[in-house]
Amino acid sequence: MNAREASLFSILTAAPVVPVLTIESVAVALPLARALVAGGLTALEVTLRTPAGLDCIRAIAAEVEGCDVGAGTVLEPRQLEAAVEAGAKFLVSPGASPNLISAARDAPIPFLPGVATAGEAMTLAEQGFTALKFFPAEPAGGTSYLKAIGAPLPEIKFCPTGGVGPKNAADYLALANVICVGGSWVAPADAVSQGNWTRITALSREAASLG
Ligand SMILES: O=C[C@H](O)COP(=O)(O)O
Ligand SMILES: CC(=O)C(=O)O
Repeated sequence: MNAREASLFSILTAAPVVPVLTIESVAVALPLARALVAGGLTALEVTLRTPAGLDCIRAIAAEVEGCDVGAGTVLEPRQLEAAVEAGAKFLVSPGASPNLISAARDAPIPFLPGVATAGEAMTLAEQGFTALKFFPAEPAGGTSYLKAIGAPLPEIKFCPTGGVGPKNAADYLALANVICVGGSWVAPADAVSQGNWTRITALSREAASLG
């Protein structure tokens, strides 16, 4: 395993759950990140689905101790470069195009590419990416699919995301080829809009205890 992959494994195995955060306003980025870190979740994926996403990454990277902030929904090399410049510690995508893979191979930070099939996983493993996001986990086949992939491909590890929550996270985490799970459930939109950081820390603590 190369140093970049080793750093990705270290970021992703520090806690069992990676919060997936789609943040509308940079004003909530810092209290939200601090609430999650206080509960024990330390790898935070901030998606680039909102105009504020990049500034949220920049703010969290600069101000919040004890966490690794990553950029999610990285779809093209231009976004990858912007995320690195903003201070992201890792990159996440829902799938992997040849252009994105090529840019990620030259990037200074690690990349967690999305896959939904054994063939996609094998293609990325050939290129040195051995921790992959299984997305969208539940619609793509859930725990039974991931378990079946693990039989012929035991070296490839996954972070299932998409439809993962308190009811099924432990089932995913019990699989030998799962190193963590991702999900938005630890930062519900209503709690974020109300500034209910206490609730988010409680959800984070429950999620952190799944490990
Ligand atoms: O990257 C991920 C998803 O949007 C998170 O999915 P979720 O809301 O089902 O947890
Ligand atoms: C869904 C996903 O993988 C992402 O937003 O990065």
